[in-house]
Amino acid sequence: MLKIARGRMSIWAVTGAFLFMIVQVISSLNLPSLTANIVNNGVAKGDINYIWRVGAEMVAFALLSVLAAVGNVFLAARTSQSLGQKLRSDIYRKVIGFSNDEFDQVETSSLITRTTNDVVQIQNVAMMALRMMIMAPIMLIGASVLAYSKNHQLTLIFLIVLPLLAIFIGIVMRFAVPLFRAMQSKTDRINLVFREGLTGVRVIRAFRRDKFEQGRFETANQDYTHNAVKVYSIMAVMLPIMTLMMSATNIGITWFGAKLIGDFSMPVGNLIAFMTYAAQILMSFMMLAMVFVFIPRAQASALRIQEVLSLEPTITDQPEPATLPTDFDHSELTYQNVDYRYRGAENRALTDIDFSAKSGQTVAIIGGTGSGKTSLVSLLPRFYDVESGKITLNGTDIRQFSQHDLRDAVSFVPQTAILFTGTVRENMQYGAPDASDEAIWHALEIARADGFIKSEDGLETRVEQGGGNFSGGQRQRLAIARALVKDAAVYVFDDSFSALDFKTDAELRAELREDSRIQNRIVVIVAQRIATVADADLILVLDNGKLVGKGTHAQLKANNAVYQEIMDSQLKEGEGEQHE
Ligand SMILES: Nc1ncnc2c1ncn2[C@@H]1O[C@H](COP(=O)(O)OP(=O)(O)OP(=O)(O)O)[C@@H](O)[C@H]1O
Repeated sequence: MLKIARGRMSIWAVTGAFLFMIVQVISSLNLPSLTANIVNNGVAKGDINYIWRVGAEMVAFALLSVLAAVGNVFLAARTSQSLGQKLRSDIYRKVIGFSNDEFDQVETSSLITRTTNDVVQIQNVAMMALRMMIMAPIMLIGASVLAYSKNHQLTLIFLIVLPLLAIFIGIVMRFAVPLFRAMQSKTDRINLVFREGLTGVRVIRAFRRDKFEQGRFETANQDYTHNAVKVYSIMAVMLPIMTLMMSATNIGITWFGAKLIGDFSMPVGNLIAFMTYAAQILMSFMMLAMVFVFIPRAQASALRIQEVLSLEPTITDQPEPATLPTDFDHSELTYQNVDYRYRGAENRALTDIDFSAKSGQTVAIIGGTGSGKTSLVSLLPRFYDVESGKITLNGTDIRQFSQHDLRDAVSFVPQTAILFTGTVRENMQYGAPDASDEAIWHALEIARADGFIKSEDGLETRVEQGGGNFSGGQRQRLAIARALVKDAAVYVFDDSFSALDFKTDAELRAELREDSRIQNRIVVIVAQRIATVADADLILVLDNGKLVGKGTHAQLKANNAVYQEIMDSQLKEGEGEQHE
C-alpha cells in the first residue's frame, strides 16, 4: 500500500496532518489532568480564582484541540481524495496504453472495479491512516503514561483488560479479514455479470434467457450480500462487547478508586482524570483494531491496483524510433514469414505469412471462420506483435516506428463497429480532428452513409452510447467513413463489408477504387464473400492460420482448392454469381 501512496500523497499535506494531529492529541491529553487539578486544588480548597484560571486554560486547550482536529480532517480529506484522483488517472493512463495482449490478461469488468471500488478502499484507509493511525498510538502511550502518573496501582487494571481486548480483537480479525478480502472479487463478479447482461441484452431477450440471466445476477448479488452481512455482523458483535469491556473497566476503576480515596491515598480529582484516561486508552486501542481490520481489505485493493500499474506493456516503442515517411502515396507493406501465437495458446494463430503490397494495390484476405484473418490484420497497427518474422512498411520493421506514427499511417475499421457518444461530426473527426465538413461528407458518400445522415440532423446528428440509435449496417458504414476521413498509407477493413448488401458492397468498393486519394494507397480488405475479394490485386487465402493460396481471382479460381471450395459453397447459395 505504501508503494501505491508513494509519490501520490503530498509530503507537506501528510506532515501538516501529522502536526495537527499531535496538537490535537496533546490538547486532549491535557484536559483530564486540568480537570483533576480543578477538583483537587480548586473545588476541594474552595479556590474560585484557581477554578477560573485553570478553567480558562481548559477552554483554550479544548479550542486548540477542535481547531487542530479541523485542520487534520481538512488535510486528511484533501490528501486522500487527491490520492484517489491520481490513482484513477494513473490506472486509466496505463490501461489506455495496454495492447490487446494486456486486455486479454485482465477482464474489463475487473479493470472497472479496480478503478472505482478498489481506489475508494485505498482512499478510505488513507483518510483513516492520517487520522486514527497517527492518533491511536500517541494517545495510547500518552494516556497510559498520564494514567500511571495519576495512580500506579489502578493502572494494573489495564494489565487484565488490554490482553483480553487484544485476544478478542484477534479473534474478530481472524474471521473478518478473509471476508473483507473476498469483498473485492465478489464486487468484480457482480460487475462482470451486470456488464454482460447490459451489453448482451438483445441476445438475452431473443433467446428468452431473461430469467436465467436474472438468476445469474441474483447469485452474484446474494454471494456478495451474504459475505457483507457476515462481515458486518461480526463487526456489529464487536461494538457492544467492546462497550461492555469499557463499562466493566470503568466499574473496576470506580470500585478500586473509591477504596483508594477512602484510604486517602488518592485525591478525588485523580480518579476523575484516571477514568478519562482509561476511556482514551480503550478508545485508541479500538481505533487501532479498526485500522487493523480495514488495512487488509485495502491491502488487497492495493495489490489489485498495483497488478494493473505494474503490468508492463508487451508492445513498447524503441528509445529512438525510426521516422515514418509522410508521403503515403509511395508505400510498401510486406509480411515476411510472420508467425503469431496468442498468449497461452498451444497452437499458432498464424504460420509463415508472406506477402507484399504497394500503394495503389488492394489486398484481400479470405478464409473460413477462425482461419486467422483478424489476427493477420491486427498485427499491422501492432495490436499484437509478431512471434517471429517481421512486418515492414517502406522497408523498415514496423517495431522500429513509434506506435503513434505507425497508427497514424494505418486507418483501421474493426470487425465490430464502435462509435462514441457525441455527434456524427465528432465521430468522423476521431482520427482527423481538423477534417473539414466537406471531407467528412465526401467520406460519408463513399461509405454510403450520407443518405441516412442527411435525413437526420446532418453532421450534428446525435450518436448515442455505442451508436445504439443506428442499425448494425449504418454503424458499420459510419465506422468505414470515419476511417476514410483519416489520411493513411494503409486502409484496413476487417470484415467491414459483410454488414452491407451486395449492391452497396460493390458500389463502395468501386468508389474506393475511383477516389483520387484512396486509389494511391494500400487497401487491405478482410472478407467472407468471394464477390468482395474478386477484383483485388492480390487475394490471400487463409486456412487454419496458414497461407494456402496467393494470387488473383482468376489464378486462384483455376488452381486453388480451398478458394474453389469457398466459391462452390457460395455459388450454391447463389452469392458467387455476383462476380461470374
Ligand atoms: N484474443 C485471443 N486470444 C486467444 N486466441 C484467440 C484470440 N483471438 C483469436 N484467437 C484464436 O485465433 C484463431 C484465429 O482467430 P481470428 O479472429 O484471427 O480468425 P478470423 O479468421 O478473423 O475469424 P472470423 O472470420 O470468425 O472473424 C482462432 O482459432 C481464435 O480462436
